[in-house]
Amino acid sequence: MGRPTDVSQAASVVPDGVTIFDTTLRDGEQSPGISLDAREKVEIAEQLARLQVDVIEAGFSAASPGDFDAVKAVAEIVGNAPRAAQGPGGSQGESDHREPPVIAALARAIPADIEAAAKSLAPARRHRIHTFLSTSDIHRRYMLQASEDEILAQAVRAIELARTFTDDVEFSPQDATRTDFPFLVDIVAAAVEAGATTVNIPDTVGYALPHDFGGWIAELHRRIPDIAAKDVVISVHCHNDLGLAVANSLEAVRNGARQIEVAVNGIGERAGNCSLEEVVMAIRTRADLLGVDHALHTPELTRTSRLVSSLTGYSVQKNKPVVGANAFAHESGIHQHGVLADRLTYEIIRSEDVGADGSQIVLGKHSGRHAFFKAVEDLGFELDEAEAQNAFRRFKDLADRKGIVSSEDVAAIVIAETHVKADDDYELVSLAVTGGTDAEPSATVVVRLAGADVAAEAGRDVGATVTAEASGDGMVDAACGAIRRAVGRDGVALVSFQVAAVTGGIDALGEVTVTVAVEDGQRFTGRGVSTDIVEASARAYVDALNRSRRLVHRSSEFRP
Ligand SMILES: CC(=O)SCCNC(=O)CCNC(=O)[C@H](O)C(C)(C)COP(=O)(O)OP(=O)(O)OC[C@H]1O[C@@H](n2cnc3c(N)ncnc32)[C@H](O)[C@@H]1OP(=O)(O)O
Ligand SMILES: CC(C)C(=O)C(=O)O
Ligand SMILES: [Mg+2]
Repeated sequence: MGRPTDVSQAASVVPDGVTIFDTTLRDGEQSPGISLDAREKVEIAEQLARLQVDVIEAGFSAASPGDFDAVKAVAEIVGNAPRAAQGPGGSQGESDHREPPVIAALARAIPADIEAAAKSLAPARRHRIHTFLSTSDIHRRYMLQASEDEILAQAVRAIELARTFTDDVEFSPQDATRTDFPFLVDIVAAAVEAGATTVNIPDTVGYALPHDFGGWIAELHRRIPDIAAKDVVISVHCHNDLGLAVANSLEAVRNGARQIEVAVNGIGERAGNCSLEEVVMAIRTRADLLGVDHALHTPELTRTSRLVSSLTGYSVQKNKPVVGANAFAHESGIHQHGVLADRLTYEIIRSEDVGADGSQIVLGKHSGRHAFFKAVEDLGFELDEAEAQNAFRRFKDLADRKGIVSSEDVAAIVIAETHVKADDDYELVSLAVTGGTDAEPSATVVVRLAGADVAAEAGRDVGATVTAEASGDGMVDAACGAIRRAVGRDGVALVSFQVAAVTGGIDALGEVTVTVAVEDGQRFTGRGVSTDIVEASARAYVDALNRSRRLVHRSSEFRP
């Protein structure tokens, strides 16, 4: 696998190595609302160095005194700190040290900008001046009022001036993909002739399509033999206006580009730049087809993404490839079944290769038995067949109402289910309540007579259901009244009632504990769990009644 090996001023690459040029601190910072101070830029640049990017574009030195200082700080601190070597794909390398990254700054094709860039970059051990000038008709006419000849001459002057400060000069014909191709060939050839060591082909407005763009990169190499003869690196800088920045960059690489300009989390002007994490993982994952590599230590990707997100205030969407919260999460039963057996069934990247937390099985309404019972087992529960069936049914009910079911929810479901013992006499089958500010609270319950004694007392078969209605002071009172009526135990009184949240959020599971006094004055406590507090109360009430019946069974067992 090829990696950048040249540690001289220019970040040149071996034939199958791709230089990763990170512009998070320059183009990324051009995203509306982002402004990073020197301290924040240094912090991100240090992380980019840990990630082993080859070039860090630290800013636009002529933009403001603050950006000048920030570029200088990055050049001084990160541009002089050797990086511990780390192997591709994440293995920690031997003890040798790599050169610091190349620090770059952007400059218009005018002396003042180039001089400011040179001055701010001077402290870095290796530095690059990146100068640019628009070449498309539309930019030339409306922004620069300059002819092709004038643009070409200005670009050459800028590159020659930049070369007086450093051997590492990059030139970008801005809006290259809307430039007349013959003129693009002329200006790239002139830039090479003037001493540019990297020529970047920016798709400034994200206009290119992969096949076409790749063809342009190949054609530039064909028409300008000096690119190869002088070891000039052709770079690409793709914007994402049509969502094609990564695809265009990869197609350019397939056609000979050997530098990709990227930004962490894909931030940048408008729809952003080519996303660093996506393109570097595409290169690693599909090395079989692309046949190139880069030097990035990818286990730092997630940390880098989070740092940039927190310092820029740009959050990462959940479904963002590689670094999004869902990148390794599975919610549907068929996928979960596969991933539990072998994660490669539904994952093409190993989560540890990008520093993520591992595959996540998220329980929800699309989950199946494999995932649910794995969660139950992980919590240390063992369920018999009947408990398992009932717990799974309750889980699906809860998932329908709640969306995501947490492991605390699973524990609550299982505890509630194992509470329904085989010797329970009553089972709450269903509950319906009505009420509101202007309606009297009322409840209808269906209770199954599961115990032989209670069924016989009621003159019914074991397992028969009884429906009863009642109204009350509130819905809980109405529900308890209806249960009393269904089981024929009017003498039972509610003594105390407590509610606690088992899980967090507006859709949390609530746990209700009730104490009832039965006909002879004895007290029994019952417990119920549900997202619906009235249902939890009804379950707790039935649980307390079952406990009172268990005592009856036990005392009759010990009767002499
Ligand atoms: C595609 C890209 O990302 S390009 C980089 C974009 N980044 C930025 O613009 C961020 C930093 N920019 C800034 O802080 C300011 O725009 C500055 C300091 C560079 C210039 O500010 P101002 O002098 O006030 O000019 P303003 O931004 O209004 O207009 C741009 C000027 O630069 C000229 N210009 C634009 N690109 C270039 C270039 N590559 N080379 C030379 N001149 C250029 C324009 O013609 C215009 O000149 P004019 O003032 O003579 O008409
Ligand atoms: C300065 C250049 C490389 C740029 O950001 C662009 O064209 O998008
Ligand atoms: Mg750009």
